[in-house]
Amino acid sequence: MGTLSFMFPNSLLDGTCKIVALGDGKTRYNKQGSSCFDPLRSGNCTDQQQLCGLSWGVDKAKGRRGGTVSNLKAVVDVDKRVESYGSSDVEGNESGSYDAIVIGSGIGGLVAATQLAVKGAKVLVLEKYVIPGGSSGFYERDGYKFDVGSSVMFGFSDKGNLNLITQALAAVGRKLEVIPDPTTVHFHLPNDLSVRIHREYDDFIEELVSKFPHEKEGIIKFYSECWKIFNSLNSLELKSLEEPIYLFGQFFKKPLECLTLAYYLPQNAGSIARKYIRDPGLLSFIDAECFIVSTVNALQTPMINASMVLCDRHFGGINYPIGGVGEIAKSLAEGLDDHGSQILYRANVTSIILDNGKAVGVKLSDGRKLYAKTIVSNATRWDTFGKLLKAENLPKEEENFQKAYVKAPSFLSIHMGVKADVLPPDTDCHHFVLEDDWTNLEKPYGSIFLSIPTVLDSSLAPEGHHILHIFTTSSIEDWEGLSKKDYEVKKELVAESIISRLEKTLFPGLKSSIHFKEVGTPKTHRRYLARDSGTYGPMPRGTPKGLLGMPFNTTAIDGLYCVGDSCFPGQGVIAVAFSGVMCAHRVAADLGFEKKSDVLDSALLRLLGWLRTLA
Ligand SMILES: NC(=O)c1ccc[n+]([C@@H]2O[C@H](COP(=O)([O-])OP(=O)(O)OC[C@H]3O[C@@H](n4cnc5c(N)ncnc54)[C@H](O)[C@@H]3O)[C@@H](O)[C@H]2O)c1
Ligand SMILES: CC(C)=CCC/C(C)=C/C=C/C(C)=C/C=C/C(C)=C/C=C/C=C(C)/C=C/C=C(C)/C=C/C=C(\C)CCC=C(C)C
Repeated sequence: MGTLSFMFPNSLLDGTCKIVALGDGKTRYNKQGSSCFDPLRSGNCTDQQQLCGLSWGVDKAKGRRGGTVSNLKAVVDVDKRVESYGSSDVEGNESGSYDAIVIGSGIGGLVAATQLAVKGAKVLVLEKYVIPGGSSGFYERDGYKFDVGSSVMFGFSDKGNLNLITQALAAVGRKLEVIPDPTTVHFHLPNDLSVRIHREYDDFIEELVSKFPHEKEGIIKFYSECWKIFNSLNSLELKSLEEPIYLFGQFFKKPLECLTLAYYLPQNAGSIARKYIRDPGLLSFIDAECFIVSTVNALQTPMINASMVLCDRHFGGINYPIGGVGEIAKSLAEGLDDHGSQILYRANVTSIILDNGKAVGVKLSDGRKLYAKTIVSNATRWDTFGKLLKAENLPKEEENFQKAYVKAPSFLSIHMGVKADVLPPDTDCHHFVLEDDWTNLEKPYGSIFLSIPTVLDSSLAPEGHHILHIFTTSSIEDWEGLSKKDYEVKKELVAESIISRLEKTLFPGLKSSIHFKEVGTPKTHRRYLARDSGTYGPMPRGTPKGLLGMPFNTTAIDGLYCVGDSCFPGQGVIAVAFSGVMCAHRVAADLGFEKKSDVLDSALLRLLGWLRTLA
């Protein structure tokens, strides 16, 4: 591998180096301040990407004030091809000395892994890509630092029990500086309905009532019912609902709150809204409120999930991490490492190894086999049971899940850098645009999401510029079977029409202000996030019974657990963080790191299985 001074000249450690040599002896150029881990560029891994792996090492080393030789060595290992790992690099290889292998380092996988690590478990996270975070990752280009996915962070405040992102970071000794967002979303809707979701609840209610004065009572009653649920949730210590000692303990300590949650578990927001509200325009507004977090209307959105997001934005508020959303995953990955566990990048799991029906290990695309006492999959359930396990052996529970839930569409996303003066003063950070027809809400390309994170953190773009992250729902079928040229032409055409719509509705002169633009399609999401069809997550086929049908973390395969957005409670960074907390608790109990009762376990798991069949 050479000596430290050969591979890491001081100029690299302080981030000023332009040329570096890697362990394979080849010299590559380090393009400072430019593209790093590039989830949205197609083609094979380039030298630039290889180098960017090294920039990550530099960041990491700087973050650790220089790091240690072994840290740096690990970073170089990460940057090599997977085949070059010696078996000594991966403790537990063939021997099963890991307590858990986690497939994927999305926020769901990272939270599960870090929570297990702090309980004393030895965890190995295997990530196909070159940085952690999955949909919550980042990439850099031409001086811009883009969030790959959503920039709206719930659960990231300093109060209550539902700030699960803050808690997950704190568990591994990390805290990120955040910038409070004064407006969660600015809605621009049909019939010139413009509504800002102010951080202060009373300001929001006052604005909504001013648009629908005849519905004042209904508005107050609907949102108050959301608060009843939120307050119940916020009073509980959140752990695995599949672990009976904890669950019964919560019922004993907070009976009223648990019964409230049990009552709302099978209900949806739309039917509760209809108890109080008649105005179709207002009901459509509540559909839009739900759609931005569930990709379905209010009638299909579980009431517990709706209450969580409709209240947390006022309780803890929406807070943006300085340096971008990618900082969350980076900090969790560092925290994991600090707690004696490990994360390997470019480690593509191709199958889960079963022994007598029990999950005991995984196979990587380079042929290596790694073993652990438990396997946790952060891949979607469609990928876990359709690709990592043989689809023909689909367990009954998964068959039921796939009957009740389909893959939500993916997104077309446009990451742009624009001249700052195109934005009017006081422009909000997040916008949702549906111009003139409510029936387009759920149609592909019908509504437009827009985030401008540089409104909060100007360091993410070169001086005098802003980032615009525009996205709209789109299905993979729309992008398949095209020649490379037709694919590129179509990307430009669709992007052009979306940008024109924003130019007309929000920012005159937008097109001529563009300094940088990159368009990603569902195929891009599929490729870089390893999500079947690039899906955003599960959505109910019909009208669900609230959250009742959502599977938790255990699966029909002994030793195999799922975590992430195809588990209870579903899509959303805060939601997958909760799924990570639940998963870690259940796995820890099964591994003996937490209390457990075999008799109660089998009774509760049977009961929950039966409840799901009612959904
Ligand atoms: N554009 C968007 O805004 C967008 C898109 C999709 C999802 N999301 C949101 O992101 C969150 C999803 O989080 P999550 O934790 O469930 O997962 P995730 O999809 O963010 O991360 C999963 C990780 O697992 C890795 N992976 C998958 N299969 C693998 C394999 N076989 N081997 C090795 N690594 C593998 C992926 O590379 C990825 O890093 C949800 O909030 C979802 O709603 C947002
Ligand atoms: C078990 C049984 C049977 C019973 C019992 C009872 C009880 C106790 C119960 C309990 C329950 C619980 C705890 C629950 C919990 C839940 C939770 C936490 C939930 C959560 C949720 C969340 C969510 C859903 C979220 C989401 C979010 C999202 C998705 C976001 C997104 C965003 C975006 C996209 C952005 C937008 C943007 C613009 C507009 C630009």
